Amino acid sequence: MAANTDPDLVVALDAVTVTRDGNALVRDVSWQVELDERWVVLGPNGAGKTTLLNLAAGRLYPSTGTVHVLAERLGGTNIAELRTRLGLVGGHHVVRIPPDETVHDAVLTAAWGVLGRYRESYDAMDDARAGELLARWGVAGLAGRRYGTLSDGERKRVQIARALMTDPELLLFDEPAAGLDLGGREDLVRRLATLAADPDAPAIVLVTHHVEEIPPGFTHALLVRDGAVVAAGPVDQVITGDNLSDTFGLPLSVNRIGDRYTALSHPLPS
Ligand SMILES: Nc1ncnc2c1ncn2[C@@H]1O[C@H](COP(=O)(O)OP(=O)(O)OP(=O)(O)O)[C@@H](O)[C@H]1O
Repeated sequence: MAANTDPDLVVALDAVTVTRDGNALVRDVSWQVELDERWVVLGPNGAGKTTLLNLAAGRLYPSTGTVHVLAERLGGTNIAELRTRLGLVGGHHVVRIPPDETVHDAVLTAAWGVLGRYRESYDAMDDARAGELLARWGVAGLAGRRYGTLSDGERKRVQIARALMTDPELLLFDEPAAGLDLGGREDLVRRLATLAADPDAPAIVLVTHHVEEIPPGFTHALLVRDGAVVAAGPVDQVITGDNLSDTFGLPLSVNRIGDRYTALSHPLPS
């Protein structure tokens, strides 16, 4: 099948519907992610966010419409090969890193796409890259620890380092801050902001429920509700009280504090 000819389009959904048991998980969604863009996908529970991420990851095929990922059309390409070009972090995509694996090996083994060190051989460059990524994500001091002994926040950062090990062309995050305490969330948001600002970083799509988790430097937002797009476009135009109220189905006001957002519901009428 024909490849998408625009090399700048990392993800392209055209009139995509996904149905299961007669229900539409996403309905008539058209959405494009370009090479240098960092997208946040926001919406309430069950809105279809993970379904969109699974389409972008080539883990799910549309029932109708077309999906191109990295200029390859889903259904007409070798999915195994495509997946080697993507990085996935969090949610249901969490790679099951063995608890007795060292943190260093948990990142290193991504070079072979395996979990758990066996007989693969790694060269010094792989070792150096794993060490450099652990340092960049603030967990170099944990390199010798067993993965199973890490806190949730530390695990998340190791997972991100692992996802980056193969130099992916598209990085997908499903609720990366879920379960983190306030300090862990803030640390992660700041590190994601640093990643977003890196011109060599891949295109990024991050799914979240909370505007507080939008890292500074993220360029675009997609709001979804009941499987349909409520709004899509530049973050500062899309993250508004009206749009969020429509998305979450309750009256919300949005505040921007510096380069961060917060959202609160209006007081209930007495
Ligand atoms: N295999 C399936 N069969 C039937 N319904 C499904 C299936 N997978 C997901 N759904 C439903 O599709 C809807 C969208 O699911 P999805 O996981 O994409 O939502 P989400 O926005 O990621 O939700 P959450 O924020 O709770 O993770 C939900 O109502 C879910 O119950």
